[in-house]
Amino acid sequence: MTASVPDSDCSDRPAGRIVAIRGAVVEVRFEGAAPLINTQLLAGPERDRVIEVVNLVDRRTVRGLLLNPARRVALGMEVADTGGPLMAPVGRGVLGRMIDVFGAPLDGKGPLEGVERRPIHRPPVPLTRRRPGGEIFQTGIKAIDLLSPIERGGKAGLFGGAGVGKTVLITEIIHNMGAVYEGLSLFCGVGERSREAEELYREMQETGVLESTVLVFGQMSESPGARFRVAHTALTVAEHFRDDEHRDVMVLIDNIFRFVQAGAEVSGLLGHIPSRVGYQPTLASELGALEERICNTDTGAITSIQAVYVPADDFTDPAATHVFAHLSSSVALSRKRASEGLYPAIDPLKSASKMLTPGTVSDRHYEVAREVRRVLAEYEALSDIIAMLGLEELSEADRATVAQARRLERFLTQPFFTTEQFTGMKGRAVSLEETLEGCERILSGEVSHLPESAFYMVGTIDEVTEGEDAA
Ligand SMILES: Nc1ncnc2c1ncn2[C@@H]1O[C@H](COP(=O)(O)OP(=O)(O)OP(=O)(O)O)[C@@H](O)[C@H]1O
Repeated sequence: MTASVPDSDCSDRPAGRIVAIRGAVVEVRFEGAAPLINTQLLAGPERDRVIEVVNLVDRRTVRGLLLNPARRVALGMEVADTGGPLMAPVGRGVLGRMIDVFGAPLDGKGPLEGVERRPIHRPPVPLTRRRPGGEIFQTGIKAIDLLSPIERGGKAGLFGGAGVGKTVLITEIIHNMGAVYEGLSLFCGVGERSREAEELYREMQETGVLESTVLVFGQMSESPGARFRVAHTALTVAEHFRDDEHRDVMVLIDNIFRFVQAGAEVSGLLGHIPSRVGYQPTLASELGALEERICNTDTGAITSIQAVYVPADDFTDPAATHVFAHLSSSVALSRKRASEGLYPAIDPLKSASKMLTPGTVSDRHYEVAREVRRVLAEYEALSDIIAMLGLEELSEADRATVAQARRLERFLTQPFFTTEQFTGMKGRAVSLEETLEGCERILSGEVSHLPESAFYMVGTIDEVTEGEDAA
């Protein structure tokens, strides 16, 4: 970590001393009254060890979490009270920059200029200032726009186990967003691989979207405390753009599960008794305090897309279900589809969106989505019979349903721009209009004579029929 601690004036506050150390948890005794919870303390002769107060032991002693444990602390070391919480840099100076949980630059481009600092802990916006959404944010990805449309100013989750394509999907959304989205975007990397952060930064630089983006990272190499707080830093930056500059902000979080996991680690370090499946007893309140800050107000909207790692592909895992409760749209990625090469591996029957109701989306969109779901659900119901008895044993009507479903399934795959290097296929972004048209033509049986393979990894339905014309 580079010089990461902002200057703070601690001179007039009572100093304390470290009296106990247990891993990243330290106890500090002060000469006067103890500081409040969430206060930032700075330890060491250079005041470069950052400690956040997490609870009070007695009137003079606090227990805190060391956020940069790579820097060692020792018993008796002097600790200064900054009198306030951790601060994040906000303002135009952070645009195009990559920062860490303390707001220190990670991109080697020198110190941030033209920024102010704001506390990372803020209460959510009161209900009276919130504005309901109701508009769709198009991603150019067929399966998402059709079956689980994302709400502008809402929260969407991309759920999936290890390696089913969450990061690829989120990067593709960032790529497609460049063409249509006029607001700012903020990418928050929590507890994922550092390599991914580097790749994303380079890609943003190449596609020219870096100038309107802020990247905030607390990757897996960081301490639990830093991973736990990095999302708060990111949201503070986003809130400034929404509230003070009246801009729309897109917040992408990869991966919100790592936030929950970091919270569990912190809870363990503090000696709290774990709750269900070993998670922290405070899971719901920690997640709620963060998610509730993401909302639309009268000044601007924060739309958020969050990747959610699902441990062992178990969608009933408490972390996944608690995140799910906050979302307006959820995209479930399935390992079965990924193993069949049906990318993006979106499960059409498990993905849902509260936007997909008549009145919010067009009647045409609603009808097509319902029909696609019906056909795919019937295919799923028939899959056991097919596995046991074979396709030939099905009735004529069922066979037609299977044929239609398999074509729909393939049509909902799509080559991505961000995977061009390793798939060798040119990426496609497809508008909702074109997706609806394609599905309608498949459902009407107009293209049933074409082989299933013609529908695989294409953009619009015209590409399927073009192949026929050329043949
Ligand atoms: N749309 C796609 N097209 C082609 N291949 C894909 C696609 N999506 C994912 N893959 C393949 O799956 C691999 C894993 O994808 P990704 O890293 O996005 O998974 P993840 O769900 O984020 O995994 P983790 O939880 O381990 O971070 C990719 O490296 C790629 O080989």
